[in-house]
Amino acid sequence: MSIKHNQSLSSLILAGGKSSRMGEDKALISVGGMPLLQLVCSVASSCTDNVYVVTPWPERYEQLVLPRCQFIRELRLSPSSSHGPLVGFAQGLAQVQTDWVLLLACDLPRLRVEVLQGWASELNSVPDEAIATLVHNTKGWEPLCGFYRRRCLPQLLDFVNQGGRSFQQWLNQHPIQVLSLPASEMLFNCNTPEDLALLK
Ligand SMILES: Nc1nc2c(ncn2[C@@H]2O[C@H](COP(=O)(O)OP(=O)(O)OP(=O)(O)O)[C@@H](O)[C@H]2O)c(=O)[nH]1
Ligand SMILES: [Mg+2]
Repeated sequence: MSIKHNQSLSSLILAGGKSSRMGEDKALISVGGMPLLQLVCSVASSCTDNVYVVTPWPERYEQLVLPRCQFIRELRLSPSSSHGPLVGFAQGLAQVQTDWVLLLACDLPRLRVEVLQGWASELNSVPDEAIATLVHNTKGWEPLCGFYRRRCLPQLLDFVNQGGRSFQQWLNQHPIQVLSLPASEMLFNCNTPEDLALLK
């Protein structure tokens, strides 16, 4: 397999959610014999040189096989307080050195490397004013499988520091370039035991 890495792109994978609908940590659930987080990390490392997992509990994932992946330990006010994916993303983005970041949730079992690589190869043609390039669906943006410019960090921190927690609200304040999704099942989100059963 030829590996096409984009030098100006890193990946951030969010793995700090409550998994309350699943009832157990989704990142560790096995799909096709591989824990979900490991699967998503392996897809990400087929697309970018640097892969970072943003989580408040890196020790929980130390036993996973995550070659070339590094942890970014997320800080929280208290161990049990979850502040949501937008704050996790902000903390991760602050550590990244590349112009672009591929942001991924850890609960996407049907990601397709060739689609992500195709999108990554088009980043040069995204208009300068766009802070991100994302898929748009009937409910709004798909924030957890798409590309963001590192330069949007100050705007993101302003929003978060004013108490903002919603990706949709934040994204609606800025120009975003639309990504076209060739296969909608690629964004299948595994949130519940019923979702998991659909995969088997
Ligand atoms: N690092 C980090 N990731 C988060 C946080 N909240 C959610 N995520 C991640 O964001 C992605 C989407 O999360 P959801 O599926 O919406 O929610 P969840 O909190 O994991 O699960 P539910 O409790 O069932 O809503 C997953 O990869 C989560 O691990 C957070 O506070 N920090
Ligand atoms: Mg989800």
